[in-house]
Amino acid sequence: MWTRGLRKSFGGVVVLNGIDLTVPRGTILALLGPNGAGKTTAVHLLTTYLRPDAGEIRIGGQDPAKNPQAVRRAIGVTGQFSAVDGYLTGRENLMLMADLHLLRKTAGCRRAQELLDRFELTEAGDKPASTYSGGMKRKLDLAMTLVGNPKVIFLDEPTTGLDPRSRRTMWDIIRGLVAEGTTILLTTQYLDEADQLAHRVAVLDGGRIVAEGTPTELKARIPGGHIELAFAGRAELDAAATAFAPAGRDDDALTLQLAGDDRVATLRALLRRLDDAGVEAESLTVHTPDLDDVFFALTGKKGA
Ligand SMILES: Nc1ncnc2c1ncn2[C@@H]1O[C@H](COP(=O)(O)OP(=O)(O)OP(=O)(O)O)[C@@H](O)[C@H]1O
Repeated sequence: MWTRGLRKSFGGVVVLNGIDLTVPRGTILALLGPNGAGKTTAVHLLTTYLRPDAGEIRIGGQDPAKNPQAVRRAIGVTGQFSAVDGYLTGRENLMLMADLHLLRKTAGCRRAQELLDRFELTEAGDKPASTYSGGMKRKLDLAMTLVGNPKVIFLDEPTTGLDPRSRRTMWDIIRGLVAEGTTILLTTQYLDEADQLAHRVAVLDGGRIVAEGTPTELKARIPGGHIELAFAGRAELDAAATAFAPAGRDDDALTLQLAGDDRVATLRALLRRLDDAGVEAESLTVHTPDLDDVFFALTGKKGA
């Protein structure tokens, strides 16, 4: 799936000002951005819900401008507003989707059961969805998206409002889909979610992609990494502080903080200097910047 030069304005206000995205088959791209950056608008353009003012889109080789039906058949969308009908049971919701996808009755029943099992909703399957917890509703929503075996899935903030355990279950399910070759575009405000799931991350701000790369690449662009050495006693700390001056020291924790990153060459040089100074360190910890630091550095805004 890819886009080139995607543009969209609403009433003269430019929301997307030339967006290029590429999501190779069987990978996850996380689209990150502060509130109002245009993430949902981008998803609406890709899912044929809105038409772009300019630019090109291909999804599974299809052009939504020329063949919206083919694109709709190939994709699944789970939005912030769930498609789950609370009056129906989980199984009935899934059967309804099977009908929409024109599956025969027996095939529809089988698919519904498979999905209930896979999402650990077997026991709740015959209870009304209105009795489900938030996490169960999200799982059912994603299960409904999968009825049609979509090759490309759009997940718009899939874990917003979920407790940590439900988030982890959702992450496992998403990883499983990718392992089966599904292509996923994920929008999220949770930077740790992008870090956990995404092969690549694109940061949207001011109508443009301001950074794009693997989580590791993005983190490497931000200064602020440091290495912390811990010592058994005051004498060792003093000796190391002299050898590495200037360095930040914490006399209570018996630690020394040095500028540095996680490259092997950096660590090797550091250990050699310790050896040369004849100082023994208890432990060494490398602190790399996280996506929060990246997000802040790029957009000037704090992540969620
Ligand atoms: N149909 C519309 N008509 C007018 N303005 C719109 C429309 N849809 C979106 N916008 C505006 O476009 C901007 C981007 O909105 P969008 O929902 O795409 O952002 P977002 O990044 O998904 O934000 P959030 O994280 O808050 O969901 C906002 O300023 C919004 O008010």
